[in-house]
Amino acid sequence: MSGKTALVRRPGPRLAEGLVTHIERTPVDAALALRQWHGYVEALRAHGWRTVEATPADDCPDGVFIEDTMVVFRNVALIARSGAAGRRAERAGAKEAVAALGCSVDRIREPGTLDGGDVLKVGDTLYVGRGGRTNADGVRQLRAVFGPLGARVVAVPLGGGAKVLHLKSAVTALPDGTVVGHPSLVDEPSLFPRFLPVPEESGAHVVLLGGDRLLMAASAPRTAALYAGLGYRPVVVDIGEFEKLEGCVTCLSVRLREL
Ligand SMILES: NC(=O)NCCC[C@H](N)C(=O)O
Repeated sequence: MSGKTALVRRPGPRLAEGLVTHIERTPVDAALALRQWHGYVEALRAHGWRTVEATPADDCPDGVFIEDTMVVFRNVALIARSGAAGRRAERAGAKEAVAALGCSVDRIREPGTLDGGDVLKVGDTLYVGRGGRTNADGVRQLRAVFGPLGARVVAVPLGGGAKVLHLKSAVTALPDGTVVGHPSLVDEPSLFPRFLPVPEESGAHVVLLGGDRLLMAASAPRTAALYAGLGYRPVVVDIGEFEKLEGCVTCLSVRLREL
């Protein structure tokens, strides 16, 4: 298999019970969320991505946030072990799906914890957030699995987990490797070789669709304008129902580029 494949999982009937940690709970409209999910999947497809659906995990409210179940580097999928114990049941179907795509599978073992949303890949560098969901042992295991495959693992303290759920809630990266983030959520921008502050928190979340296309949330229009002014082409999707559960564009898929 080659090309761009994205693993996704449709939201289940218990979505509205998903975890919230740093924001206040507000009601989630499940029907609207499903429509928004289809819009997200369609945006991936329209830009050359094949989408593969993992088996629904209807008992898991946060199952749609499939990015958190694994980290893929080269052809190895490291199955995560969430710092939120209630999310661990999401792993089974995701693991089967990524194995069926031809990945070798390894896993984070106790006492390690790690969420896929804490790992930002920029070339061969894996930035890993050390915070509420990922502990030191999880970081060590990530390093031990991917170091020998050529990854450089850089740990990023997340302020004791006090402000952001995941590293990628705070920062992602543009196609040229520039790390983008809202200054209020990034304690140590100097950890990154190039850092660009953006005006909205959700503007920090981009999925690289290929070429100059950036998938991002409709909730960050000023940041979309900033990126457009830098020569990128934002592709905007409304994921408002998922944002109510601290989700963002990255966490709704696992992107596999190198199989
Ligand atoms: N990678 C991500 O940003 N995942 C979002 C997970 C949201 C979910 N409600 C959680 O708290 O785990």
